[in-house]
Amino acid sequence: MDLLQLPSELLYLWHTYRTEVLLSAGILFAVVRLALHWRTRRSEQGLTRPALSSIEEKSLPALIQQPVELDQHTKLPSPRPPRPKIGPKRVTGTKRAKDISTAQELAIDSVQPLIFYYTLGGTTRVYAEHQASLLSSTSERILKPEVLDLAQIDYDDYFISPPKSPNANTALFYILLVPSYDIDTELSNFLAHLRETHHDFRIDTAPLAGLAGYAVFGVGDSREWRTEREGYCKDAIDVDKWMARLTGGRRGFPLGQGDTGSDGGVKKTLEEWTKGIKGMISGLAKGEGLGEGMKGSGEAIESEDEDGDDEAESGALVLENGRAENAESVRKPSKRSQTDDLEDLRAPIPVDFTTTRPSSKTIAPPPKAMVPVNSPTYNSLPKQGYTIVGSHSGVKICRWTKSALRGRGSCYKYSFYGIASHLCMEATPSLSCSNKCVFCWRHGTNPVGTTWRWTVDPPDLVFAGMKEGHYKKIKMMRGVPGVRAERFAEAMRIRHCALSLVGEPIFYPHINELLAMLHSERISSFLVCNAQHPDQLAALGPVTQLYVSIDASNKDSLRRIDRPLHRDFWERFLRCMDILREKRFTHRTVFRLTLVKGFNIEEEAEGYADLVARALPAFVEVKGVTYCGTSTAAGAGLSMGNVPFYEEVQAFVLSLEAALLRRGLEYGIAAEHAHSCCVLLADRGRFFKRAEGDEGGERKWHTLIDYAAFFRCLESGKAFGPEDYIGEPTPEWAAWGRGGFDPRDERVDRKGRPKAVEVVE
Ligand SMILES: Cc1cc2nc3c(=O)[nH]c(=O)nc-3n(C[C@H](O)[C@H](O)[C@H](O)COP(=O)(O)O)c2cc1C
Ligand code: SF4
Repeated sequence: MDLLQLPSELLYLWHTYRTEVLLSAGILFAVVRLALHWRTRRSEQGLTRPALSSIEEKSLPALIQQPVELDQHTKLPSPRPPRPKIGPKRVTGTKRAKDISTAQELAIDSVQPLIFYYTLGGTTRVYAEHQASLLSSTSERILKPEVLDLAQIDYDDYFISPPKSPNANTALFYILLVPSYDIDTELSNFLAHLRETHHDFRIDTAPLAGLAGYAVFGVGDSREWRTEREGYCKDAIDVDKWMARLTGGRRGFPLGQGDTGSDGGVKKTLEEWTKGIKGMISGLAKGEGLGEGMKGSGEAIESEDEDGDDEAESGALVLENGRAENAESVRKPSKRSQTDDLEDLRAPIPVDFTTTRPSSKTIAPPPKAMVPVNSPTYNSLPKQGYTIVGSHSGVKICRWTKSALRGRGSCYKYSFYGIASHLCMEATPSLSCSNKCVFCWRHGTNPVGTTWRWTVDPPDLVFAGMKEGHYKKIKMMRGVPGVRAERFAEAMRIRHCALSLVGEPIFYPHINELLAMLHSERISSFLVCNAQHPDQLAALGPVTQLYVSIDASNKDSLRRIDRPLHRDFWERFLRCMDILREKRFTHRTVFRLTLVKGFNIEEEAEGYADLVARALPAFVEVKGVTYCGTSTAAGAGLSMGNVPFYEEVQAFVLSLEAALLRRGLEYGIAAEHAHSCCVLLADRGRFFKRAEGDEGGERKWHTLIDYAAFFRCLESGKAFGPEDYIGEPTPEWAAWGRGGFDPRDERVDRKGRPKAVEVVE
């Protein structure tokens, strides 16, 4: 083909394929246009957020919630309206406890610190007060700290829900100063309360989430408890964990630990720690909240992480005080994945019916000695003059025994009941008690507990050990100047046993056998119990005289003064009153009132009269407290100022007698022993009488005991009552107003110089 033919050829091709060409060009144009349009849109969209997938959406709040430092002039950007979500709503994560909301935190303008402490020896109270003074001077936003003794407060007022703060914008911050003890103390009770509250299905899982926060400082001794595994600061660690759960993780500051065994001592560490607390509380008072993201600073999930112990609790290795032994060996099961959703939850929850994990009830820890050899208690008791018998009993000779050996007078029991002190053994079969009375001489180190869970020594071992210990101490008096030979010889035959030394004798599971052993050797018995063990009281067999300590006339006062371990202490106390009323025909029952000025005297006579009306004891012994001058007493807030003068005791007794008369109860003042600051009221109908066979004679008080008659009654095997062994009339010198000192003895002052017998008119 030559070149002249090309145009006609092209024309021919055009006419043949023009339709296809035009169509293809149109399609190509459309494709290019579309491509250009799409590219433009994409570049525009790159400047804004892409539409969210449901997964991406979940991570976004975390970004948005990053704390932003704002000054007051900064305007918050108005939030973008939420995009409608596509697809089913997926719920993940765990339920958050109700807590102080961020809005509330911002509204806080002041913080009220509450410093809780517990103490046996008194030192932690001093630290608490010191810390309060360190926090006091800070700023207007931090209110004056309140210092609260855990042994004095009602846990329900503070640890089920927070108390009301002084005003709406004031938040409460709890600081807990917690020493540790390897014995049962009220702290065990407090820990049990926290644990029970956490597990109580009627109470929110985080009932204390309304607090601004909390912090715990532990006090321990690393010389003896070297590591946390060995028990160093263990009680504080437990308190911290429970508080994390109860507050939904509002730990404001890490657990502090003060070591009494370290060079700098506890004070220095506490001061450092308090500096940190101060800064943190200041932040709270400015509405800064606890902050986020810092370990231990506020997310409830953190305390969930600590729930491993719950598993240990339900496992086999739980001790009665709620602590898990060897908790590491009890692993928690793996948690549900954080991505579990509601749909997953519709499936039946798999339950392993084959589980063989024994419950805490099936494997109890083996019982331990109440006072283990080389424990602090074991080491401290002999220093206080006690002889430890076996693993839970003790004996000690009292100052009146020594005094009587030297002819310098016996105690009030001689004046009231005819017991010569040099013939008396003072002992206890249980050094443990369920109270922690402010005036107790136990120096704060003796074990306490609500139930007997120690090894039990047989009664014959206890009895033999008591006698041996007593005689050994009497023999040591042999060379003491002034000891009268005839009294020393008499003292080598025990005639009476006062089961009242320390602890709670009725707690001993073989108390009836022990009493029977005493009686079989013609040793009379006085038993003093604390009105906390009604079942044991009801089951108690014969005893020459049965005492119940009545340390207060009402619930609040009893809590304050006896600091009982039982939560139902008042119900137990009242039940004991009713049991005593029933026993009044079989036992010589006595109320022992120990008066402590500022605690249980003022305006309580009416309350005591009501209790007498309820129990109808044969006698009411009223005694002023003896100040033992220990740090425990000081720790409990007791000083010489709390010891009433004898005139005050006398005035109280008169008002009690009047209150009883107003109730139609004929009790009268039968005897006194001014030297012991002690006065005896007795039931006039039973013990103010004429001498046997002297129908026309004068009525007299008959408070002495006919011990021979008591043993005759016992040995007869027949039922008998207090009226069957009433002794001679109460001596004249012991009558009201005569002082109660036997004129045959020599009265001396503290330095042994002769002293005139005072007669109190
Ligand atoms: C009977 C007794 C038991 C103790 N047990 C422990 C213990 O298990 N772990 C510990 O770290 N410290 C223990 N300690 C040391 C006390 O926690 C420490 O001395 C504390 O300062 C006592 O405080 P307080 O004087 O306020 O009672 C114990 C002390 C005593 C007297
Ligand atoms: S009754 Fe008590 S105070 Fe009196 S001598 Fe006996 S142990 Fe001592």
